[in-house]
Amino acid sequence: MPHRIPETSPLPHALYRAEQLRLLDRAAIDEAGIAGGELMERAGRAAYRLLRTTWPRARSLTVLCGAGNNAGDGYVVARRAAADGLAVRVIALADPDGLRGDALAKAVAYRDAGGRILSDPALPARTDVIIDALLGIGIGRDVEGRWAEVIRASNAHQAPVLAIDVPSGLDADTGAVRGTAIEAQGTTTFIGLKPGLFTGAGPDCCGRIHFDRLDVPATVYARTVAAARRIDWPSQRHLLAPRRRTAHKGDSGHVLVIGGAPGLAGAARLAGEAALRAGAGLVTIATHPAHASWLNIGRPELMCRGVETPVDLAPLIERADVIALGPGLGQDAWGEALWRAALNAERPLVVDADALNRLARAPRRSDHWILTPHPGEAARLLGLSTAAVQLDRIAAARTLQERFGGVAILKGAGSVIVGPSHRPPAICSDGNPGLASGGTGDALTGVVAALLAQGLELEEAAEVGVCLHAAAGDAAAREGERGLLASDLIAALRGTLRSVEAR
Ligand SMILES: NC(=O)C1=CN([C@@H]2O[C@H](COP(=O)(O)OP(=O)(O)OC[C@H]3O[C@@H](n4cnc5c(N)ncnc54)[C@H](O)[C@@H]3O)[C@@H](O)[C@H]2O)[C@@H](O)CC1
Ligand SMILES: [K+]
Repeated sequence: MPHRIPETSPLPHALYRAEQLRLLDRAAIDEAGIAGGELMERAGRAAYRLLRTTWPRARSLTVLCGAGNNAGDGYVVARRAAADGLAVRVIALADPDGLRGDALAKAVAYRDAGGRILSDPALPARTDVIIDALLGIGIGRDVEGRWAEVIRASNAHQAPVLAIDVPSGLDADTGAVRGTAIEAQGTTTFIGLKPGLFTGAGPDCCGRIHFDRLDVPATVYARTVAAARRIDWPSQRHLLAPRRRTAHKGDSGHVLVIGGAPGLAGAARLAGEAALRAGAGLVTIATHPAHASWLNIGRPELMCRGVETPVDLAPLIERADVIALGPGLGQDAWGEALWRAALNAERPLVVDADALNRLARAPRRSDHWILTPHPGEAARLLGLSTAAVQLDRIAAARTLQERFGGVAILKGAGSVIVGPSHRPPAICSDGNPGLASGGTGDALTGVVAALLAQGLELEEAAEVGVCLHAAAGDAAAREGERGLLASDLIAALRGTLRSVEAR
């Protein structure tokens, strides 16, 4: 049975919080004159159509309905499916007679058409598809009891799950799992995209995302500033200009990577190589003398200098346009001295890895750096647990930016970028789990540094860099996610960048 949710036309970029979506719903009803029941009918119809195109041979359907308007969408799906002759089982975790407004009307319409509503939460052993209409943007507390059991049973069931609007249990604003959440094969989401679909646990819960605006006119959106922006490589690459025919290496900047304590040389090498592949004109690695003589073997385009002390570093800083500080810097005195020297250099900095750990111990602010923590490093910087960071990644990135200045990139699925401008936070929707391997973070540091060196502003370099890195990871993952190495991603940067030249 084909079970790929078809791609929608490119997903929009605006991301709205639940409270904003309620206002948009309201405006669609009051200003655009679309009755609430009609919106719900459109939502259910869109979900049902997606179900039929994705699983055309499905004959039986289990629809899980909750207590709010999300359930209303589910009752529309159930009614339409039953009318088409599918065997429909509706499991209602909330008494349908206790529903209100449009949702009640849709439950009644389903029942009036001869549909049965069961209160026994046990899922049938055999069903072709499960529709999740338990909770949408109205989740108000953690899921527990029977609700949690049904969600767990759905996740364990062999049948695919199509989530309506938001996978139940997922917080649409943050991407946090509220107790337990549906892990769907696909999510069809309405009126506006939500940040929580793209970050935190969102990518695990949503499966493929399908968007339907329900024909709400553009005027309805005009007054609402999105809470966050979904970014991807196709929407970012225009910020990189094709090279002039007369370009020389000096035009593309000189990146200095500082890192590579004994045993950690690979991190600096990966950052340096990524900087080259992301188009830096020149890359020098300032590293521990123990391995400076062999660090560029196989990549002679990299310049390598052994540095013992900050005195050795000074002339290298002098020649650099941008510093990538931290890959493999280590925790000992050697790294400490270089860290201090780099902080005093008047150059834009990309700060990663051990440099972030030093920053956590001795906090300070700068307007000239991009911090690239993963959730563990962010937790140390913020004095929180990693779990707390992951519960609200957008808030964590925002706090990092406020506290440390510059631009914060919170890495991990759905990387979040917050800069000093008043633009809404950006969330990158490219990338794949193949990126979860050692060295890909070093590669990001190199990519972002290379973009700074090529003249992008701090915030642009962070956003373009995250998307370029993720898209290169996606290109590399076409040969498989598991076993994808940072080197594979680095090799794919050049092909990904070709789309800039092809314009
Ligand atoms: N006109 C509209 O407002 C439209 C709404 N739509 C749908 O309506 C949804 C939003 O509807 P609602 O605001 O009614 O919210 P939901 O349907 O998401 O859920 C709210 C209900 O669930 C209960 N609840 C919250 N957390 C719970 C938990 N952890 N365990 C058990 N019960 C819990 C609440 O008490 C409330 O009764 C959207 O996600 C979308 O699916 C669509 O039909 C499009 C139009
Ligand atoms: K749902």
